[in-house]
Amino acid sequence: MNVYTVEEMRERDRNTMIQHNMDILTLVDRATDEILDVLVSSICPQPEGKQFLVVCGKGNNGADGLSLAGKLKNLGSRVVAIMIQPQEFWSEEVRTLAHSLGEVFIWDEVSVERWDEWVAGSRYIVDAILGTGCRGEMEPAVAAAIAQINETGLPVISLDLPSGIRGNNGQACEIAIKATYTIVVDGYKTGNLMGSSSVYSGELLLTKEVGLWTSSNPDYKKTMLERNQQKLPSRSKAAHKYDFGKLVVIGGSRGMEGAGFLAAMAGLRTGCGVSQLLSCENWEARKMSFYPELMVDTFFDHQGLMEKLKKTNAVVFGPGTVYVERDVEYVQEIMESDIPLVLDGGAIPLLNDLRDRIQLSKHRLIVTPHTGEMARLFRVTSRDVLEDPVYFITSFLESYQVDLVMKGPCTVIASGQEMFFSYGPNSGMATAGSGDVLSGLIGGFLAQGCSNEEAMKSGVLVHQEAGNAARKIYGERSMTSTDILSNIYKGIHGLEQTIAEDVKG
Ligand SMILES: NC(=O)C1=CN([C@@H]2O[C@H](COP(=O)(O)OP(=O)(O)OC[C@H]3O[C@@H](n4cnc5c(N)ncnc54)[C@H](O)[C@@H]3O)[C@@H](O)[C@H]2O)[C@@H](O)CC1
Ligand SMILES: Nc1ncnc2c1ncn2[C@@H]1O[C@H](COP(=O)(O)OP(=O)(O)O)[C@@H](O)[C@H]1O
Ligand SMILES: [K+]
Repeated sequence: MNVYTVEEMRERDRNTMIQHNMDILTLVDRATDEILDVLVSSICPQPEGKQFLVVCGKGNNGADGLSLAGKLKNLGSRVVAIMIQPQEFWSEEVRTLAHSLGEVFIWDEVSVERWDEWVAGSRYIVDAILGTGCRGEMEPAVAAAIAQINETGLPVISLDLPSGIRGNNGQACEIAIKATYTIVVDGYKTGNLMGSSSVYSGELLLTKEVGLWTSSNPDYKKTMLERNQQKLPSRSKAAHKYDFGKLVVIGGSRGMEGAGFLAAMAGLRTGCGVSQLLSCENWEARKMSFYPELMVDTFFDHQGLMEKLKKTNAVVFGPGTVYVERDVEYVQEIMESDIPLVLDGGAIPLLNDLRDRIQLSKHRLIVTPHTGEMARLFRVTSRDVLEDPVYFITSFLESYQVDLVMKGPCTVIASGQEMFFSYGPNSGMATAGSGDVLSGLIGGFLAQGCSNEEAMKSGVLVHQEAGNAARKIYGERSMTSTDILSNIYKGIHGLEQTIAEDVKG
């Protein structure tokens, strides 16, 4: 499943029209065939006799609304179509579709009584006011319509994007539609997945492809992260623990010991043979270990560190550390020793000091910032990153030449010329230590010999599914990182099951 920016969508529309000699009305017609298909198969199996209140804007999103209204009418639904803007502002396509629909009302001319009567008689509202074309300040008439729709309490079906959500970053305007379903046309827009889109979109439903031109060589290929693309490291029944690799987590400084333990334990739960927590502070680590299956130790200098990293297959540096300049040399040394390395938490700011040394590493580094950590590296604010996430992801790849896992409600894995989007909003994951579990998972897969890409993908998928399982038991409010940790097995089962089904099927 592909993901596109608004600019890429426009390019697709334009090239489809030029290369396939198609006009907008044909594109809209194809899109609404597929929208209707989703509506009937996933939302309203029997639309006959039911009333739909379809509220449309003057652009192509509105054209989608009017075209869908016509098709619902043909199926025997009752349709009330309302245009927000008066006729003189309508596009040519909107004009044609409105004409063939027959009766179309104008927002400003609708009395309160009439609106209330329509709302009372309708089963659904279709929101076709704004799609990817939403920009700038909200026009007052549009804002008023959105507020009124949100107040009705009826299920709202948004076409492509909830009106008022920006197509590239998912940020909400001053006001935006609170949809029950969003039917996304021919590929997710980055704005369907990022920012606060998850607060407004309701259930995301994707149409089949509508036959738009697609670049065979985009700058960055963007797709959804899918379970069935994954394979897990193989296991022999006759194996020795070192056959499954040793992970070392360097972290857990005084006062943040738990972060180190969570990461090391998450690594072990992926199936790696040995996991050790190393701290560069002289604390009584051994006495503190919450988990008897972990090895725990300290080191005080380079020699001590490299001695302890013998027979190590992957290192996660940073869960529960704070930035200390001295760590640059430790990280450098690990990079030069060719051990696959994940930089997380307190080690992320070291990247700016390591920039010239990154080429020394045989393995590409994996770095796992949340948007705040990413912003600090670029000396901008989190808000800047959220405003244009795709730009910052590509800048990150180009500036640092590393592999990236940018964490958030939609986590983005970026490597080389590809990005994989993992959309799984769950406020229960926004809890202390949840990121430490993720970096431990990635480290655990790396220690078993997975490539960076496999380790990042499996780590993110298992983390999300473990979080969903923890949510089922404890709910989003009460779940903690320990609960994510203890549900990792469900995430792993999920992947194993998908792989088994793929092999069978
Ligand atoms: N590939 C497809 O399947 C196609 C889908 N289309 C649909 O068309 C949408 C994009 O169409 P458009 O580019 O015409 O854009 P929209 O229909 O989303 O909105 C553009 C119109 O809204 C106005 N507008 C923009 N920001 C506003 C604001 N803040 N307040 C009030 N009015 C505002 C603009 O002046 C413009 O007239 C897509 O989201 C999709 O729904 C079309 O692109 C046709 C092809
Ligand atoms: N609202 C959310 N929905 C889904 N996942 C989330 C959400 N908020 C945070 N996460 C996930 O939880 C983890 C939090 O990581 P991080 O911020 O580093 O936490 P910590 O530093 O406490 O370990 C990341 O994997 C992120 O993707
Ligand atoms: K919309």
